[in-house]
Order: sequence, then C-alpha cells, then structure tokens
Amino acid sequence: MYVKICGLSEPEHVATAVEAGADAIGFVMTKSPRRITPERAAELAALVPPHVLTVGVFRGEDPQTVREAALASGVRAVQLHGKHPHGDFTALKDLGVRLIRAVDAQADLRCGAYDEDLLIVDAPHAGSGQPWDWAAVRGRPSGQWMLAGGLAPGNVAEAVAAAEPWGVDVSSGVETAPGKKDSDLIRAFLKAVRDLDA
Ligand SMILES: O=C(O)c1ccccc1NCC(=O)[C@H](O)[C@H](O)COP(=O)(O)O
Repeated sequence: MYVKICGLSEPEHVATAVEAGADAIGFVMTKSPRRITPERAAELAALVPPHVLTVGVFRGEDPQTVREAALASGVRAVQLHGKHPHGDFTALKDLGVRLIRAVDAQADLRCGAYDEDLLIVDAPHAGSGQPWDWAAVRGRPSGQWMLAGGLAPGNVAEAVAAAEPWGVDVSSGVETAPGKKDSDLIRAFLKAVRDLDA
C-alpha cells in the first residue's frame, strides 16, 4: 500500500520516514502549524532519495504562487486543497510536476475528474487529525486514490478495512502536538501499514 507522511519540517523526521519505507513525503507550504518556506522545503527535499515522491501542499493559492513555490522547493508533486481554478495547473504539469487533488467525501470522487495524477479523499478540515466516516467512500473512487484524515498507527487497519483505499496519508496521527512530528509514531504508522501488506 502506498504511504504518504505529510507535514514534515525537520531533517530527523524526513530521514525516519524514508528509512521506515514511506513512498511520499509532504511539505506544507500554506497556512498551517506545519507551514515551512519553499527554501526550507528545498533543504528537506534534498535529503529524499529519488524513489520517494516529494509533495508540496497548498490550499487555495493561485496557480502562479503554487508554481513559484513548487519550483523554488523542487518538489516533484503539488497537493491542492480547497478551491483552485480547475485546469489552470497545466503549465505546472507540463514542467513534469505531478498534480494531487485533495477533496472531501462530498466532492466528485471519480479518479481523473480534476485532471489529477492522484486523488486524496480527506476529512472536511484537512490536517485536523479528526477521524471521519471512512466507510462512506468505500467503492466510490476507483483506481489509485489515497485515504486521509484522522489516521494513526492504532486505527489505520480499521480505516483501510472500511474504505479499501490504494494508499494512505497521515500527518496529525504521527505528531505529539500540532506540527510536532514524532519518529516513533512515524515508524509505528509505517509498520502498521506494512503489516497489512504482509
Ligand atoms: O497539515 C495542515 O495543516 C494542512 C493545512 C492545509 C491544507 C492541508 C493540510 N494538510 C494536509 C495533510 O497533511 C494531509 O493531506 C492530510 O490532510 C492529513 O490529515 P491528518 O492526518 O488528519 O492530519
């Protein structure tokens, strides 16, 4: 199962996520307790080997702002939350940056509906750490989509059984306080998912 660890801001946690087998790592570059600058994201992205996808997370910024931050940080994908004009990110995709769209369960959940490379179905308030009715989306997106919102080492098995996603995305569930990642929790989350894979 594909695993993304989101909201990293310290080299120690980037190294832990990579060593523990994360497939993707997210850097939040929008209003958030996890916000980092594109320059900081570039420093952290430089620690990530090529087989791990680096993702810049944005909410509501205009395409030009997202493009500048993506290019300055060197992330290989952008994850867009909120209202971004549909179709205006073609220029970024043309530069080889992959497009991830994050929506809630009320949205159109058909994979490809947003011209995205990857769909994330998240809680209504992204990054809040609040579990939601994961089972409500079971069977709705088809293809490669990720489940997010309130996942943690202790409930990811339940969430996967409920929603049957292709991948999972976590941030708050591997923190001890908003924005404070914990290496033991990152390892525990990845172990819980890899145990499901086995
Ligand atoms: O992390 C944030 O504060 C944030 C702010 C604005 C847009 C997105 C944000 N985070 C996205 C993510 O970290 C993940 O995609 C996901 O929402 C994590 O959810 P959770 O594990 O419940 O924190």
